[in-house]
Amino acid sequence: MSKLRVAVLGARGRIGAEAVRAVEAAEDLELVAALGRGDKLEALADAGAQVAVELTTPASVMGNLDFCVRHGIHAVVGTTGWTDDRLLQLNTWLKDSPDTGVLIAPNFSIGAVLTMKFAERAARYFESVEVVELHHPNKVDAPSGTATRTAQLIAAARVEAGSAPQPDATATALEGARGADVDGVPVHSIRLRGLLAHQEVLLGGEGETLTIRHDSLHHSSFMPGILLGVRRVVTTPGLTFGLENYLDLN
Ligand SMILES: NC(=O)C1=CN([C@@H]2O[C@H](COP(=O)(O)OP(=O)(O)OC[C@H]3O[C@@H](n4cnc5c(N)ncnc54)[C@H](OP(=O)(O)O)[C@@H]3O)[C@@H](O)[C@H]2O)C=CC1
Ligand SMILES: O=C(O)C1=N[C@H](C(=O)O)C[C@H](O)C1
Repeated sequence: MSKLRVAVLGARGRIGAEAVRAVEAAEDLELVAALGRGDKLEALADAGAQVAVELTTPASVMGNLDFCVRHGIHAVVGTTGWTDDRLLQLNTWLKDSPDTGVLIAPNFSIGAVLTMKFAERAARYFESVEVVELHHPNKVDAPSGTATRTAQLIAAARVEAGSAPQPDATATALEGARGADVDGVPVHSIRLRGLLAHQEVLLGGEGETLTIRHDSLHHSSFMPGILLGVRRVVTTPGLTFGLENYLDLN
C-alpha cells in the first residue's frame, strides 16, 4: 500500500519539530515537505502533499489554509486563534473544494480532550466553574485555544441545562483580576518558565468542589492525536472541529 504523503508547516517550531519526527517514524506516512516561515507554499503542491499538518501561528494559519484548500490538500490544524469569523471564512473556502477535509484540534492530547468532555458533562451540576490554564512563557496567545474551547463547551452545557448565572459578588476589581470572560466562564492564564501545557477546571457547589486537571509534560503527548488526524482527515471531507469527533468516546 502506498504511503500517505504528509507535509508539516511550522516544521522548525516546538510542536512542528516533534511532528516532523513523528511523521518520519510512522511506517504508513511519508514526510514530503517540512516548511518554516519564508518557505514557499508551492513546495506543498510540488511535493504532491496529500495532508498538511499546520502548526504555525494565529497570524499565519489562514493564509496557509487558503492555499491548502484551494489545492485540495487536506489539513490537520493545531494552531490556535480560532474565531467565528475565521471558521466562517474557512467553511466558505471548503464549499469550493468539497472533497477536502480540515481537522482543527484545539488540543491533540487524549487527556486534554477528555478534560474538555468531563468538564462539559460536569458543568450543569455545579453553581460555579472557572478555568485555569498554565503554559510556557513563549506562548503568544491567551487564553489558550484549549481553555477557550473548554469554556465554550461548559457555557453551552449550562445554557442547555438552564443553569443560573454563576454567583460572584465582586464589586471592584483590578482589570484582569477575574480573568477573561469566555461566554460567562472566567478563564485565567498563567505563563511560567518550566511549564508546558496544563489546565484545571474548578467546579464548586454547596460544600464541595471538583477539580479536573490535565498536564502535558512533553510535546510527545500531542503526537498520537496528530497522527490519528492525518490518517482520518483524508476520508473526512469538510470542517471537523475537535479531535473528539475522530474518537469513540461514548
Ligand atoms: N492543538 C494542539 O494540541 C497544540 C497546539 N499548539 C499550537 O501550535 C502553534 C505553534 O506552537 P509552538 O510550536 O509552540 O510555536 P513556535 O513558535 O515554537 O512554532 C511556530 C513555528 O511556525 C513558524 N511559522 C510562522 N509562520 C509560518 C508560516 N507562514 N509558514 C511556516 N512556518 C511558519 C515559526 O517560525 P518563526 O519562529 O520564524 O516565526 C515557528 O517556527 C500555536 O498556535 C500553539 O498554540 C501547540 C501545541 C499543541
Ligand atoms: O501553545 C501551546 O503550547 C499549546 N497550545 C494549544 C492551546 O493553546 O490550547 C494546545 C496546548 O495547550 C499547547
